[in-house]
Amino acid sequence: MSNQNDPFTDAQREGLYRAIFERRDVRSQFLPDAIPDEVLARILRAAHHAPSVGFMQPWDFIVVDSLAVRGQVLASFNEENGKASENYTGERQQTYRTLKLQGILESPINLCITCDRTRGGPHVLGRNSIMEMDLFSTCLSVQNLWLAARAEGIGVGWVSILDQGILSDILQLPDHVYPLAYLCLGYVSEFLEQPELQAKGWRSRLPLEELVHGNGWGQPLEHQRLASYLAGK
Ligand SMILES: Cc1cc2c(cc1C)N(C[C@H](O)[C@H](O)[C@H](O)COP(=O)(O)O)c1[nH]c(=O)[nH]c(=O)c1N2
Repeated sequence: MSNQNDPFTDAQREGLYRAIFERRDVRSQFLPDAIPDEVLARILRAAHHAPSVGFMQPWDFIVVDSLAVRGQVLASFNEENGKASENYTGERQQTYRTLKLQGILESPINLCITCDRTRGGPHVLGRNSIMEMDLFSTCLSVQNLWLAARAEGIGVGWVSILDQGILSDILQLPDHVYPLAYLCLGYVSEFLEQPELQAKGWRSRLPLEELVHGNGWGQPLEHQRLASYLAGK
């Protein structure tokens, strides 16, 4: 009999790490197959079980399946993506323009996770000094959803190349509700082994050992064994 305080079994732990390491941002590999409601409910429940400041639970989930609504969101993406491509020149710009950065219509469902900045009233425990804590909490709900979806074989793609005001208007959000994450969800033909941006030569994963510091920014890590584990030795 397993006790709820026991560590996970090897298989359970492997499952969790598998979801973490094999989660991908998906844009190009969506299949049109519908996500069954019970599966969608499971991953939304996972999102709802994220930690949140003062148990604020500032999130709402807007399930967008209307092609007309998605078409409006895509129009905002196209507008913003055109502007974004002007940030680069030459070969880098050419590469940028070949990147597929959204799957708004190819995925069977889009989901906007919002953050209600007023939920819980003016004094939320833990949010008295740093007011962005509600936004950070909502990001954790996105990550819970992303990992649960991966375990269900469902890909998620985050589309942030959007005008927030236009997105809020399209989704009829009240002023106090912030459109934190616009996501595309669907079964996939494959989960890529590495981030698509890495596979396309845009940017690579940084070495972890260069990102772990000791007692202050840029200070060497005194834990030698930890340093060598981080370096994969
Ligand atoms: C807040 C935020 C916003 C975005 C993203 C992610 C996050 C966290 N990503 C996905 C991003 O490119 C991707 O996570 C990294 O390239 C790493 O790849 P994997 O997620 O590990 O596959 C993303 N991808 C994309 O194609 N269009 C986009 O607008 C965005 N926006």
